[in-house]
Parts: sequence; C-alpha cells; structure tokens
Amino acid sequence: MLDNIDHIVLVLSGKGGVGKSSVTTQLALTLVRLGYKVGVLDIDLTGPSMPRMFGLEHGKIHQSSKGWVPVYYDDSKRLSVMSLGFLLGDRGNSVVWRGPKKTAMIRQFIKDVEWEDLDYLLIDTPPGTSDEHIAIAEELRYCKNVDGAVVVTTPQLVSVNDVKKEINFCEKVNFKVLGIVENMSGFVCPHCDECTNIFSSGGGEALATNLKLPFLGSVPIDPTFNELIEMQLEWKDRGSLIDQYGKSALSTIFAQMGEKLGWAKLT
Ligand SMILES: Nc1ncnc2c1ncn2[C@@H]1O[C@H](COP(=O)(O)OP(=O)(O)OP(=O)(O)O)[C@@H](O)[C@H]1O
Ligand code: SF4
Repeated sequence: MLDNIDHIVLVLSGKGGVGKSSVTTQLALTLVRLGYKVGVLDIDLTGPSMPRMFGLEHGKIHQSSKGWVPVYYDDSKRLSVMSLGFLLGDRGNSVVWRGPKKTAMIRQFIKDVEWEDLDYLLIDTPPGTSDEHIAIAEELRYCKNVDGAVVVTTPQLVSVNDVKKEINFCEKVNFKVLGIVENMSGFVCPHCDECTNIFSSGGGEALATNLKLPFLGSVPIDPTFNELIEMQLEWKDRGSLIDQYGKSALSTIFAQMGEKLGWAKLT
C-alpha cells in the first residue's frame, strides 16, 4: 500500500506535549501549499489529534475492496488523513490497549490504508519510544521511500535530553534524522511583536550542532495557531485552513523549514 508514495517522513518527539502534532500539521499544510499531494497518518493511538487539527472530527473511514479509504480534507484530494480518532468517534474517547493490540493496529494502518498516489506521507507518532515506534520501524524496514524523521523538542534541557534518546532510537532502527525543530521557542507578543524567551532558548539548535544534525528552525509560541485550529470550521467562509494558515507568520517559518528539507514549490 505504500509503494505509490514518493516520500515518507516520520515526526518524533522524546516527550509529550512539545508540539509534535502541531509541527506535523504545519509540515503537511506547508507541503500542500507547495503543490504536493500529502497524506497524514496518525499513529498516536492513545491521543490521536489529527482529526481535530484538520477540522475533520466528523470524518468517516470507508472500506473499499482494497482497504480503508482515508478522510480527504476537501474534494481536491490534495490532503488525506488516517487516524484512529476517526474510528473512535467521540472526541473524548481514548484507547487503553496492550502492546500486541497496538502493534496489530499499526500493521493494519500500514497495510490496509488505500492512499492515492502521494508525494509525501507524514507519520505523526506518539511521544517517546513505545510499542508503536517499534512496530512502525519493523513495518517500514524494507521501504525504500522512507526519507527519515523530523525530531521536535522544546528549548528546556529536559526535553532536549529526551531528544537524544529519540535520536539513539533512530540510529538503531536506521531512520535518518532529517533535522531538529525547536518548538515553543519564545513568545511573540501579539501587541508589540517583542519576543520573550519564557524558557531558555537555543537548546534545540545547540543539540543539533553538537550532534552534527541539521537544525530546521525555531517556532515561537503563537496563539494564532490554536485560533486557526479551533475556529477553522466557523471561518470556512473566509477560506480553508490551508489558505488561512498561509497568511500567518508561522507559515513563513515552516516554508523556510521546507526549504531546508529540500521541498521546492511545484510549478
Ligand atoms: N508553537 C506553538 N504555539 C502555540 N501553541 C502551540 C505551539 N505548539 C504546540 N502548541 C499547542 O500545545 C498543545 C500541545 O501540542 P501538540 O498536541 O502538538 O503536542 P504533542 O507533542 O503532539 O502532544 P502529545 O504528546 O499529546 O502527542 C496544543 O494545544 C497545541 O495547539
Ligand atoms: S510590550 Fe510587553 S507587556 Fe506590552 S504587550 Fe508587549 S509584551 Fe506585553
């Protein structure tokens, strides 16, 4: 099922709540804005957030003769999403599964989702290195189209240290680390544009330099992102999330990240 995908990119973080799903969402929006056809696979089984991120909470997975059909963002089919969240229904539901059941679900996600021809598939993973990570690494072991992993951290030392473990994991399972993103790097005042480093900043960049890995960029805490996500359905008459995101300062930061990842605008 993954043969008709040109590039597979995983998004990892050593710790929960550092903004991995927000980064995955913005990387997907950036790729779509560049003209690519993108799929997002959410394998964060205990906290699937992709349906909410794309305003697709009422999306339904359909069965075809070949497998599960992902939920399309709109009729253009340039963005498709697969998440356990669609199968759970109610936003408040979460699953408490043991390892083998999680592993089986991930195998099904890899083998049974009928993606259309995609330029990129982004995989949003749970935090840390869990059963889900081991399962996905096994499933992707022989896939030639895996570019590697983007690792997300926040500037705090504890988060940066967790990233080191994540990078060790990537080395063990042969995922190339495409780069490190430092999220929540300072707060930009919406009134005066002054950037205040609430936490110490620069940890992600220092770690990247230290480990000789590419540093993809710093993303400030920006309430605009949450507003866009929360209000996207109400604001649909002003344009899609893709268009609205394109007007935000965050989109410029992620466009630069895309350049560092070698993503060029399609003509
Ligand atoms: N740069 C940012 N500016 C403002 N809010 C942000 C930023 N990054 C993340 N957030 C917010 O922080 C919260 C946690 O982010 P997110 O869900 O992306 O983290 P995560 O690492 O995927 O979490 P989990 O461990 O649950 O998978 C969300 O409400 C998100 O909107
Ligand atoms: S100048 Fe300082 S206090 Fe005033 S709005 Fe900006 S960050 Fe807040």
